[in-house]
Amino acid sequence: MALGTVPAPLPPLAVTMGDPAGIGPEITAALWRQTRGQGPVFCWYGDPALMAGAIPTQAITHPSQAACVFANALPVMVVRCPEPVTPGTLDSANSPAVVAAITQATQAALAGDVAGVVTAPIAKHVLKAAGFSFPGHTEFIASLTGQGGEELMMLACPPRAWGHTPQPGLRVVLATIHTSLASAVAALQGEGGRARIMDVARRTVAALKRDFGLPRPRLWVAGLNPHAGEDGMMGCEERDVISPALEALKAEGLDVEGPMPPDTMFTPAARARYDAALCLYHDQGLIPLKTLGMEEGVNITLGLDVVRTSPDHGTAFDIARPPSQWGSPAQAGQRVADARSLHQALLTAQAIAKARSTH
Ligand SMILES: NC(=O)C1=CN([C@@H]2O[C@H](COP(=O)(O)OP(=O)(O)OC[C@H]3O[C@@H](n4cnc5c(N)ncnc54)[C@H](O)[C@@H]3O)[C@@H](O)[C@H]2O)C=CC1
Ligand SMILES: NCC(=O)COP(=O)(O)O
Repeated sequence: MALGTVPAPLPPLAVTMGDPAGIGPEITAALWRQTRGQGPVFCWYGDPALMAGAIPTQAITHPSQAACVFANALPVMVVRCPEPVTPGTLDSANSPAVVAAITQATQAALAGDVAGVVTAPIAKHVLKAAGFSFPGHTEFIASLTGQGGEELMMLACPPRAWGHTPQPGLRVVLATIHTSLASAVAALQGEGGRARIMDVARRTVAALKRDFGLPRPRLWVAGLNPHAGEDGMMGCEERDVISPALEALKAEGLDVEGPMPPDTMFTPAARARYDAALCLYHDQGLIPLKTLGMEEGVNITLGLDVVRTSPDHGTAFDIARPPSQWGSPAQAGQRVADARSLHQALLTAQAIAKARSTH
């Protein structure tokens, strides 16, 4: 950006409906109540009938209309569900609308009409039953953008106090995503495994610079086996695949360390020493992340031209309830939907969009 130029204001963000029978509509209504005064402004791609009686909505025909509406009503880019929705009851008949909401929001992001896409949770098996062939948003949105294969899944939770002691947050990035443990291990063998780790590390470092303003990101790479293989005694991937990949990355000038024993690399003392943990399979990264901070965890798709975030949790069908009950205090022993993770996802999308707009 030239000196003295004022950055153009960002367009609104888009929030998608997610599974209409999950907690997505309830936490979106809570998000709007929380942000209507101070923003960030967003428009919702979904069915206004899902909000009936809970919050005011106003249909819009273009995201640019959202800002004028936002203080008084939730601006809605209308995507209707073909069948009535019962909270907590799974129904693949509404899957085409779920997919349409994601598609339209992503197209709006590609056109520059929204600054980023924040997705409410979908139930992958419900969409699959309706013929959806992607494992999740991450791969689907990558495909919509024409960047299939370039996507990276990162999850982040902020620093927090543990008792009176402040503790570092955590960012995890995954070398394999929605695949069985057996196929994740298979993908980490030999030359292919080495290339995968190097590619994910390079792209993570580039994304941490571009989206988070970290000038020299520090990456710790997890081992695959107990004790990071203990010199081949408990597995050979560390010696044969991960270490050679890390040596090559160091030679390129990247600040990478590992392979780290996975059972100790998430302690507070360890977390203070890196900016992101490169984990080799889904649960190696997501178990520590959700244990540490599921309430405020954010899922971020790195590596794409569009900004995309989501809460770190799923559809929570077990606690989904009708709009007439939203906002009522929890009864003894009742668990109710918590919108903090969605709020963090909105703020994170805004921060990334701002960072990208200043490049
Ligand atoms: N980004 C996405 O679209 C994601 C979708 N999912 C999908 O969600 C579905 C359900 O997955 P589960 O493994 O049951 O995970 P889940 O996150 O939906 O639920 C796990 C537990 O956490 C609770 N919970 C989740 N979010 C909560 C919130 N905001 N406030 C209060 N309690 C909350 C639920 O009530 C449940 O007891 C699956 O079909 C999965 O594919 C899961 C993760 C992310
Ligand atoms: N476990 C994370 C998850 O399932 C999120 O997937 P995605 O829909 O964001 O690709």
